[in-house]
Amino acid sequence: MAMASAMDLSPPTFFLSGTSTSSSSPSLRRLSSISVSGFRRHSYRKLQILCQATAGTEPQSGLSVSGSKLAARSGQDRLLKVPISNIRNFSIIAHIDHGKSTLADKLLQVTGTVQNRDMKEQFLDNMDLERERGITIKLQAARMRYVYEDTPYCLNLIDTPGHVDFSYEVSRSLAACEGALLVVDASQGVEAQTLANVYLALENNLEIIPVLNKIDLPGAEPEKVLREIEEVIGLDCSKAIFCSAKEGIGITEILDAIVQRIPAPLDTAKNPLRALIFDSYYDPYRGVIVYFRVIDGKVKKGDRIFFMASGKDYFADEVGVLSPNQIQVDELYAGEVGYIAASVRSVADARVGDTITHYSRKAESSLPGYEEATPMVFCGLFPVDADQFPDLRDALEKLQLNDAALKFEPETSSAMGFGFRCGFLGLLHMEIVQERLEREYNLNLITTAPSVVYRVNSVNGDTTLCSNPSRLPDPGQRKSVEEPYVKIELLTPKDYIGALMELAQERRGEFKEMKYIAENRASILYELPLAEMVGDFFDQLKSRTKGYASMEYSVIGYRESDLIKLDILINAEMVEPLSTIVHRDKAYSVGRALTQKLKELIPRQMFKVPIQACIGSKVIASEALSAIRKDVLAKCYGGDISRKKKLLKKQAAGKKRMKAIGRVDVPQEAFMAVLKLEREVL
Ligand SMILES: Nc1nc2c(ncn2[C@@H]2O[C@H](COP(=O)(O)OP(=O)(O)OP(=O)(O)O)[C@@H](O)[C@H]2O)c(=O)[nH]1
Repeated sequence: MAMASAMDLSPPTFFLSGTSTSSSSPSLRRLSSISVSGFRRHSYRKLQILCQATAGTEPQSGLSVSGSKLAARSGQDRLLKVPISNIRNFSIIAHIDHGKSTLADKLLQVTGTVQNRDMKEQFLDNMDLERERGITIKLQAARMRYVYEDTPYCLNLIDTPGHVDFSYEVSRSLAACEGALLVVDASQGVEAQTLANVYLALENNLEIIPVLNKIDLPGAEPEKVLREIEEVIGLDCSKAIFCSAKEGIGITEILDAIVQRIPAPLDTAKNPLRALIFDSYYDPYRGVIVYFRVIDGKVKKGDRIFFMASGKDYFADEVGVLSPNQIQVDELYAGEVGYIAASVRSVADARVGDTITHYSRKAESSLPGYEEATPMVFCGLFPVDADQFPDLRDALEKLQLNDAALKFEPETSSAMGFGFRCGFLGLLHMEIVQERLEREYNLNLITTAPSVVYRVNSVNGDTTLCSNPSRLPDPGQRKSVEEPYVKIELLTPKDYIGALMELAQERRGEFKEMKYIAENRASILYELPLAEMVGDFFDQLKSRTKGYASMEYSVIGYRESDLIKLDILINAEMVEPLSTIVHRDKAYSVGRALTQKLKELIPRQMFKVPIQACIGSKVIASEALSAIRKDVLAKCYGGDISRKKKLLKKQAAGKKRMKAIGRVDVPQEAFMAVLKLEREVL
């Protein structure tokens, strides 16, 4: 298992990457590899940020710009160099839907980085795109010019991925900044993701500017939320900014605060080059485009650069800034943010978190924090139409060019035919890939239930990783099985504490801690198996709390559990894609649910078909499809009883033979329905 051996037990890293439209596209929009399906729709960054910077745009009307002047906006102006003391690198951190994208839009508008009119047009465009193709478009970084007290400043907004599942990418984006705007919805208060992101920002020693958004809403209670932030996070909120990103209130105060409060980068341009990659994507024309922040030294076009983690070297064909579309420059210095195109063939060679240095004058050490991508969730992907197998392979190869974390290897199954076993960083990543394969590559796929990576300790002392339930070694060969555990933090109004605890207990959760973080809200900590979360945990969380609870999780390591393989036999034949690894305590209920569901879904045959759930050779649940009885007596009007008996006997003998050689065709829909059920009951 080449794929499995590549995994280790380090915490998962979550990767979100993008594809690009053609580099020659005037608007140069980045299509991120994000699907917008199911419950996670809201978690994606909706775009509104537009990458069309136009020269000579007019100042915005209707936006208050008190005390500051708008920056001039010609292309040249945007490139104008400012001393390092006038550079500010910052991110926006927020819980989903608290208004991060809306605020970013407004900052771009007010600084004149994006023209008002373009914004609208693009916005509509993008909404269409979203609707049609299920993708969102995101901006990775934008350089804004802002004039504060008659001095021009260069403000670099570095985007963080919208979903905190991609916490590694969030942490690398934050590592490229000196400060962050902490946006909290004044009508909602602190949520799980707010906390997770703030902790990441504090780990990176960022200056945090609290911003209370949506003060225009009637239900907004900024003062109360302010106290909540102080109590829960322990952040000084005396200089918090009240804002409405939607109405354009408080935007210039935010820009002023960025200049006043976020420190300028250190001037280390004389040191050997060290640049931190915080994003990369594959462009079919120019190879991988790497987004980075120069931490030390400088880099210019034509330099021979070296990626310290992947050990690959390339020549920088193009160096530039993001304004927010790509504009070539000659050189980038310490403190600046930009991109490099160096004909890199796959994002695996220029991964997020890697350090770029010069080939001839290498830095002594790379920047801290690099992590390899470790797939945590696996599933089988099979084309419904067997002819689509080569197309599926091509599509996966193409996606992999842009997504170093996606792993796949061929898999064959008697029931499903040829397909691939694919590894993903998390559930969101899995959904994104599935959705893209179906939408962008027109593939019709069957997905087997997601499985986590188990660690199997054999009796002979070996330890192997197993991501495919049907390949779990026999009980006789294994000493123990370990599964990944996560630490999960749930934030909820106190009315739903009971419901959430019940949910966590059902999912084999171990209660760790509960504390009240505000008068009506509690934080509950649990540790539970990742396998219990890959089902419908998030949906359950939302439905049991009417959408009020939020959650956050991180993988904490492997623990031994009493796990067994549950097989499904239809007409005494094992159906591999339906095999699962379950906890012994749950095996009976899962087995019963699966067999009952299969009974409903499989069409009756001419013979009786037993459907069994087994642990090894022991049947733990069983159902039977009764045979369709053809009325062989139909033609005997009245008549002799012995003639009828003879006909029935003949029929019985025929059925027996049929059963012995008969193969049950399980319809695709049955598979899909069962796999869905499997996710729910597991
Ligand atoms: N009333 C009001 N609504 C706002 C304000 N800011 C954002 N919104 C709305 O809140 C919703 C979420 O805003 P987004 O900017 O998409 O939030 P986000 O944090 O980027 O969310 P994700 O992209 O899902 O991570 C949108 O419907 C916005 O129109 C505001 O100041 N006032």
